[in-house]
Amino acid sequence: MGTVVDAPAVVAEEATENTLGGKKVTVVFVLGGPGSGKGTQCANIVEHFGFTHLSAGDLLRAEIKSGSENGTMIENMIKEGKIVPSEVTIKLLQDAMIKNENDKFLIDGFPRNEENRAAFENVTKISPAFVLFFECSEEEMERRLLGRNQGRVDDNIETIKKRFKTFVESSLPVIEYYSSKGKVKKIDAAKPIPEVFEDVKTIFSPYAPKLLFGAPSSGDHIHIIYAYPSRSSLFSKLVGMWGRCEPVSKHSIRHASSEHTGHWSCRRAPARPPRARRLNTRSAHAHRRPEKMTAVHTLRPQELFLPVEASSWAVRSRIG
Ligand SMILES: Nc1ncnc2c1ncn2[C@@H]1O[C@H](COP(=O)(O)OP(=O)(O)O)[C@@H](O)[C@H]1O
Ligand SMILES: Nc1ccn([C@H]2C[C@H](O)[C@@H](COP(=O)(O)OP(=O)(O)O)O2)c(=O)n1
Repeated sequence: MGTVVDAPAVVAEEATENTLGGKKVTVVFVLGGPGSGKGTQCANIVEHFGFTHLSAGDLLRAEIKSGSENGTMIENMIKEGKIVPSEVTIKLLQDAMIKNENDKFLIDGFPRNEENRAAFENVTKISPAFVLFFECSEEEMERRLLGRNQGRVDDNIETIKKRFKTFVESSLPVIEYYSSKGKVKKIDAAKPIPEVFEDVKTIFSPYAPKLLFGAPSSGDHIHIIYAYPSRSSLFSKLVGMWGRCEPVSKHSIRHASSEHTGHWSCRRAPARPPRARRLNTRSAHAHRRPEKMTAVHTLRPQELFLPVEASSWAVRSRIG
């Protein structure tokens, strides 16, 4: 286990209700020095916990590419390792959150200074559920950044040194601010990627997908009631288990706990026809079309509340 400090076992939901564009949102700020592994771990969190990853740096780089009027100013600031004015970054983050259907966001690389933090809270009225802080030595971060090979204008030794200075002078006070509010969960980010993710998983466990009920309804079908994170991650688990499978019906339902849940049936897809047969479109289509679902498991109310962690896939043995 890495050092996870100030981290209560269970994430307390914020006292304030964060709403944006009419939806209730959960925001986690992901902070750490340049190269500490924020983006790498955010990708894992997205896959396992159904968050949407918004990287402030990626949004700013996209803004440069789009040829926006602010592009040159942003590019110059990034090359100098400086922090772009808050209103620019906040607008990009806010627009991205409103446009996205999800209501759980990882905001990576923001807030990077006190001005970012205060302006975000003033403009959006959102306060983070917690702050995930990746701690890593400068030597290790420098080594990673020089090996990142993404063609970034700021991954050169001169700019890296400036970014480290900006991080210490401007970003660490933000961590201290949230630390004083008991919101910082610190991760030892110097370890190898899978080990860091083990620690991250512990922190995100309250957001783990829950398969509330899953059982075979007939030979090739599974009937599932699930809670977060998302249909797609559950679906990819099933694809992993069955090779190929496809949904045959899905409906959103609201659970008694008011957690978003979905009700989803899927079936094992027929094997892909051999190439020669696929040339005959009619027969190939007939082969691929899902058969009508014959029997759907009838759920009894108590079954709805069978808690099975999807991540452990304890249900696997019951899927036949
Ligand atoms: N725990 C780790 N150990 C070794 N290399 C890592 C680790 N985490 C990330 N990396 C690598 O370091 C580089 C920087 O990681 P990245 O996630 O882009 O950092 P950040 O988003 O914090 O700038 C990438 O090339 C990534 O593959
Ligand atoms: N809130 C933010 C986030 C990033 N930036 C700018 C300044 C940063 O040095 C660059 C790159 O940030 P990014 O988070 O992509 O990358 P690193 O964590 O530095 O590796 O973008 C900013 O000005 N304001």
